[in-house]
Amino acid sequence: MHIEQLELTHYRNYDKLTLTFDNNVNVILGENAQGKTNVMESIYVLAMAKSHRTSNDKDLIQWHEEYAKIEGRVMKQHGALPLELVISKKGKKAKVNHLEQSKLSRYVGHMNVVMFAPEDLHLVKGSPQVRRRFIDMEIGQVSAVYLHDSSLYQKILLQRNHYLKQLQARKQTDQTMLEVLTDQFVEMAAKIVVRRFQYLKLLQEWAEPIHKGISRGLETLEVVYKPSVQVTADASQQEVEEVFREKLSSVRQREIERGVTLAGPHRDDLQFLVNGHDVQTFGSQGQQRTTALSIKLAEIELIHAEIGEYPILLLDDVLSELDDFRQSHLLNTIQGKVQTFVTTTSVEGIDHQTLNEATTFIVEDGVMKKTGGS
Ligand SMILES: Nc1ncnc2c1ncn2[C@@H]1O[C@H](COP(=O)(O)OP(=O)(O)OP(=O)(O)O)[C@@H](O)[C@H]1O
Repeated sequence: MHIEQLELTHYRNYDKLTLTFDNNVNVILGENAQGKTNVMESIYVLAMAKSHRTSNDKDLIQWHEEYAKIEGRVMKQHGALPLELVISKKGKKAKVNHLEQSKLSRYVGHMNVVMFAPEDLHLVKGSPQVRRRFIDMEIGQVSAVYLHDSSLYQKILLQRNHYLKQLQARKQTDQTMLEVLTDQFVEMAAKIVVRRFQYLKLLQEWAEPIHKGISRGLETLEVVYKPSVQVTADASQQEVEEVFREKLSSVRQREIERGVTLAGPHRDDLQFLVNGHDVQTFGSQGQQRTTALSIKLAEIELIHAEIGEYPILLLDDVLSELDDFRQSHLLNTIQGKVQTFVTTTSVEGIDHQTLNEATTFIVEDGVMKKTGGS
């Protein structure tokens, strides 16, 4: 798939912007703080209905304005698909093919993107929260059911924590309600764990040969899912539910004392092993970069395998962070099959035929113009 046209209204530092893009590679050039990342972010938000760099939607609205609008025309195998997202202080409204969607989980998934930015190195180096967010966003792109389940899980988790706090403060003494909430919690938690196992197994299958290629056959990458309870990758939904039930009953007293839920997908983590060693602790900078790159390239293939089309790739300020070999590997892999957006302050040091043939845009203080290419 590719995005043919993008229109922004009151989005960050863009008052009004209309752009048409190349199906292959688009390079966005500009000095610092001119609006390169803002354009990439708007494409990401159009796909995911969420920003990759802020959880506060209001940040996306141009200062002193009431709303921000992103419109895009996405070309897919079966034809053109207009998408529209309006962000206001009251919330978000999303349209697919001019029809308003009652839930955002019905909207996400019509356009698929993979973003690779310097902060993606945090996927390996950062906190478990970063990795959980990554898993949720990626599965959510290909599964509306997962998006729905995980938002329901968050709601039940909040309710359960709220009730535990009331028990802790002795505002409540009856534990029947806690039983009811625990039953609902266990069912959703198990659904999420089973789906995460399935997804991460596939991710591992794609990432392993890619990593081997980038490391010139020297390294083996393993993606290991670390759920908060002891379950095996092939456990059924019922088995996982059983394990959660036992775990929560064994920690119930502690949960009441602390006023929080002590097990569940909100406490999961992911581990990346290179040649059997945790790359977060033992990996060199280079190995951490290769791991992040392999995971991103695997995501592209995984989305293609799941939905039958390649996603759009957003490379925000990241090419210059990679050495020549990794740059070439990345650009050779995507060449001709993945619509790609690249932002950079300078094309110096990025010498690849793909970029020489790209359409180039220059951005200066919220004004963006096409300068070259098709
Ligand atoms: N809500 C907003 N309204 C208006 N301007 C905003 C808003 N949010 C951010 N900006 C402006 O957008 C600019 C930053 O743009 P962006 O993050 O796209 O920079 P960039 O070109 O990617 O720079 P760098 O190369 O440093 O990453 C800043 O000048 C900032 O003040």
